[in-house]
Parts: sequence; C-alpha cells; structure tokens
Amino acid sequence: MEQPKHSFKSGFVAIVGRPNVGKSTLMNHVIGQKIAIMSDKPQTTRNKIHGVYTTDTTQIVFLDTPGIHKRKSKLGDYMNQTALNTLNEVEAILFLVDVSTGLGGGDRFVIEQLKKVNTPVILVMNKIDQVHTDALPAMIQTYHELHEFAAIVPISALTGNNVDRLLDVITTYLPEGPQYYPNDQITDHPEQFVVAELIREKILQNTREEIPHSIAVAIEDMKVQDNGVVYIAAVIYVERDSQKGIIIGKKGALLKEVGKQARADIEALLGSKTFMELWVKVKKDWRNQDRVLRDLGFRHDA
Ligand SMILES: Nc1nc2c(ncn2[C@@H]2O[C@H](COP(=O)(O)OP(=O)(O)OP(=O)(O)O)[C@@H](O)[C@H]2O)c(=O)[nH]1
Repeated sequence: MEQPKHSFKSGFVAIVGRPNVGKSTLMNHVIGQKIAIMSDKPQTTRNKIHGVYTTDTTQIVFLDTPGIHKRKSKLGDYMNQTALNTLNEVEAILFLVDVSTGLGGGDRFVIEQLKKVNTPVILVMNKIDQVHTDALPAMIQTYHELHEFAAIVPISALTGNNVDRLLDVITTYLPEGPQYYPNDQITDHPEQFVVAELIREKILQNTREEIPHSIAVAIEDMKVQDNGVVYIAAVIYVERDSQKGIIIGKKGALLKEVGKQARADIEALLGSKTFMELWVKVKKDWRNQDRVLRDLGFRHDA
C-alpha cells in the first residue's frame, strides 16, 4: 500500500451503547454504498469491525466493543478487561444514546465504564427525529452533568440528519496515518489487513531509507488456537537479498524487535494474546506481478 502524497488521517473509533440505540443504523448510514468491509463470519477476535469509512482524505475504522455492554457476568458487576484495553487504544469513542427513551440504567452503566479510560468520548444523541427540538437542551444538560464529553452531537441515524457533522467531529480526533484498508475490498478477514499494515509500519520505523516503502507483508495464516491465543504467520516480501539481511538484522535482532512492537499493537487491537511468526522472503520484481499483488490484498491503483 503506497502512502498517499497528501496528508491522510486515519484511526480506530469504538462504538458503544446499549442494545437498540441505533448502532447498526448509524453504520449503515455512514458506510452506505461505500461499504468496504463487513464480516459475517463468526467472530475470530473479540473486537468486531463494524465498518470502514473511506474518503480521499480520511479513513475511519469503526470497532464494536461487545464487552462494555454487559451489565453482569459470572463474576458479577465486572468489566471486560478486553473492552477497556480497546477503549484505551482507539482515537475516540462514540457513545450512542437514544433520546426517545431517555437516560436509562444501561446508559449509566456504560458511562461508569467510560470514566475508566482517557480516550475522548463523543456523546451521540440519536433518534432526534423522535423528539421535539425544545426538549434537547435539557437532555444535553443531563448528560453533561454525568460526564465530561469531548463533544455532544445530536443526530438521526435513520434520516441521516447531522451525521455529516458527526463525521467531521470524529475526524478532528484522528492523527495522520495510513489507509489501513483498500477502498473497495470486500473480505472475510478484515483484521488481516491491519495486522499486515502494523507489521509493515514497524519495519519502516526500525529501518532507514534502505528499506523502501514498497515492502509488502502478507498474512499467510491467522487463527484462534484452542488456548485462545491468536496465531499469526506473516511473510515480509522484499526485492533484494541485501534488504532481507537488513530486516533480519544482526542475529535476528531487528526482526525480533519488529515482532515485539507489532505484537503489542496487534494484541491491543484484537484484545487477545498472539503468537507471531515472521519470515522474510526475496521476491524479485514482485511489484510487477499481478497475481502476487492480489494475494497481498493490494489495490490495483496502488
Ligand atoms: N426513529 C428513529 N429510529 C431509529 C434511529 N436509529 C435507529 N432507529 C431504530 O431503532 C431500532 C434499533 O436500531 P439498531 O440500529 O438495530 O440498534 P443497535 O444499537 O444496532 O442494536 P443492537 O444490535 O441490539 O445493539 C431500529 O428499529 C431502527 O430502525 C433514528 O435515528 N430514528
């Protein structure tokens, strides 16, 4: 994946909210025809990707964080540590509430969890088509007193009212970053693109110009093992033997460091322990080989 020439902003945003507040409706509206990735396979990881919104200048990856919605578990009133880890890692959290039913116990529970993380929380007051606008200021005040939200955006996910503004607000919280996903690729394995991109990023961060941005990372295997650990086998493709040597480093030191740094990010993203194997292979002129490009999940315009 080439780095875009102009500045590109990207990042992960978690959506939280009790059942029925309109999370799926919002996603359908935002992603619409631009739907890039929707996995209907049973979850291989705990953080499901809801959808990916891509424009010329931005990519927002929306994550579902199932753990936070649970009021009770076997351990009682406990909070899923995985969900908390995710919420700490994302750029922003969208907290959806339903203004037509008002503030409920479910909302209060989620707010308590949100207080445990430092990530900016955008309060999204959904279903404003169901209430008179005069009623909104008092509702906003009620939420305002419960938590210090980074922003409060009233919307109707159903009609699309004010959703553009919500996207603008989200964008202000995104750092400059790569386009993690291709524009129009439909895949059952959305996580693999991100995992590959994170490994590639760590290689570039740990090397100098001698390793071009054109290196590619292909995920050969990614599966959840019986013990819950996600096994990842990845191949790093370079064009020359000298590049292979650089990436492996003295006694494998550089590759080890790349693996360590990538794993930390990947574990935070997936919410699971991982075991990762990395290989470096030389594939001369791989950039000109169409089939290889497709195997690597590359866009044709890349
Ligand atoms: N009037 C109105 N109805 C909405 C709006 N957004 C969602 N709904 C309706 O609310 C219901 C629940 O919406 P969903 O998008 O399924 O809610 P969800 O949060 O994804 O629900 P879970 O999957 O149970 O977590 C559906 O009947 C939607 O049509 C809105 O802005 N206005």
